[in-house]
Amino acid sequence: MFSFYQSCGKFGLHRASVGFRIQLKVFEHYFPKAYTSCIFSKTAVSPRVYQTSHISMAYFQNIDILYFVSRKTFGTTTLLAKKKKVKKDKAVLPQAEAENDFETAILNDPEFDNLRNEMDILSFLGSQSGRRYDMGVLVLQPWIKWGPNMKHNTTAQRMLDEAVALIATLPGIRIIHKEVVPVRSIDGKVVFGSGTLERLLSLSRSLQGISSVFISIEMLKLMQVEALEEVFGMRVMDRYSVVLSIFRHHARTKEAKLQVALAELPYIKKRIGIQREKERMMMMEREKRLRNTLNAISGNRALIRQNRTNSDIPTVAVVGYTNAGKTSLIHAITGDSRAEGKNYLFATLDVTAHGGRLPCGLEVLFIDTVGFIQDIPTDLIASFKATLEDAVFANVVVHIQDASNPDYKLQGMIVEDTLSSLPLPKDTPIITVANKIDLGTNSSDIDDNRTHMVSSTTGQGLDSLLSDIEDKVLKVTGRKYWRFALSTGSDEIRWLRNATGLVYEEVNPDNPQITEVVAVMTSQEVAAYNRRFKCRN
Ligand SMILES: Nc1nc2c(ncn2[C@@H]2O[C@H](COP(=O)(O)OP(=O)(O)OP(=O)(O)O)[C@@H](O)[C@H]2O)c(=O)[nH]1
Ligand SMILES: [Mg+2]
Repeated sequence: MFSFYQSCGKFGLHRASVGFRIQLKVFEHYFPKAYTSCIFSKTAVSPRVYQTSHISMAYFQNIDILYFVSRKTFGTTTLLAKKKKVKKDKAVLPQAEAENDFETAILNDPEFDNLRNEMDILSFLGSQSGRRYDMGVLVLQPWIKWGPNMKHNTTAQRMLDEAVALIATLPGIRIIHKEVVPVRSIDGKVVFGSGTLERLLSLSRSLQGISSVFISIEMLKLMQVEALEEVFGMRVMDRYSVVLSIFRHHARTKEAKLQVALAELPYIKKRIGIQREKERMMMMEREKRLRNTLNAISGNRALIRQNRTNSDIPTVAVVGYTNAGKTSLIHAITGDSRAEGKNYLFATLDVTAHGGRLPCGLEVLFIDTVGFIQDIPTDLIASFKATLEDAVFANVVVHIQDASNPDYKLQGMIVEDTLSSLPLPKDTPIITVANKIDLGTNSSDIDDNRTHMVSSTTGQGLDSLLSDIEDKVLKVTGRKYWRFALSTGSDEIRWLRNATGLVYEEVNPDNPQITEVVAVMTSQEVAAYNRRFKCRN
């Protein structure tokens, strides 16, 4: 099974697509059942960074063959060369057919599917059956009125708004009624007081079309679910099941699907209780297989990361609360059409790398990551932590926040908490960004002395952000500016152009034999330059 990805760099789409289609015909001839997909994208970065980011992407998206076209390298040779490169990567990244089958078998296990469907009302939403569902939902946001468990950095209304945004992300959901319900604690057998429960029950009966209740707390206990389902006479969901379902729905790559499969196990385990021994054994076995497979993938990711490190391209990870604008910021900076912001929560579930340039001309990879959210169980977050490893290994982290969100401060704290639980090296610079300032800001909470105020939509503030990213990248990677006066058209200039970030290159107007060049170089690059050219002079 092959997937093809074709990119055309700065080169025209038309010529690229003609060449690509010819190649596809050849492949279709030899591999008639091969799956082929054709994705075009243009970029303004060099083939080196472009190809590195696409090789990472190919791995994350299970693409087997990358096809690059550029002015210099167009043609079959490129294809073969790239095939070899991918093959070489495959040699160190064992992804045998059998292993693929094994992963597919875990993901499509009918016995487990039945159990999931029985336990999780929303499980069908992630299915590939293409059936359309229509589910009328009553959304209830419990709000603890006082005591140590009361929330201080948000309001009941904002919590309700987030609960609505969460469930509305799922297809086929109609919100019939929503409200905040004050409670003393969320630990009671039926969560709400008896009078309140009676009122909610008659409300659910009087409003037409309600077929399930979403109680927006982290996770209901089994006895609470049973008691509430009995009272309402319909299925009851919590935040865990809703977020799980969103993840299931948005997972595209095999890794993301396996992570969701792992994340749903504790949820189902808690729901089946302790009596069903056979099912519990089946889940233990499944968990073991999932963990082994994910560990193997995680090893492969480390190798990909190693490849990126070897090619010495600095990385900048963009992290933040879900919907803050991570993907949009990367799109605004790199122009990469693969990074497209979407107005729903957890749009991005896969880590992807996108090539871009800093103002000094240095090429960097921007890493898009999975968003964070409050009040979801650690089990769910834990299964996605591996995905955040790329952030852990980045040279610089950009923490982006939604400046227009009234919960700006709380969302920032949740991201900081999650970041602090990752093994991020202490000296990794973290740049804070307040995005969406075109929508107005919640200025009292934003410390604009240490925060970049930007809009990924209008481009406002991006220049200053990029120059800060540049300062930090140069500092942590030990790069410095170097000024040269070299013979015009010389090998030295060509080498510097290819191997480093060239900031400036201009023929001296008084002496056209000489070109002034400014390059950004690491000490290793300076040493390589000296080895290559110093002895000649
Ligand atoms: N007005 C405005 N909207 C923005 C801006 N940046 C992003 N958005 C919108 O906010 C929504 C979310 O953007 P994304 O880039 O998908 O956010 P994300 O952080 O990647 O979200 P997840 O991947 O779901 O965690 C989209 O509808 C964007 O168009 C901005 O600067 N201004
Ligand atoms: Mg995103």
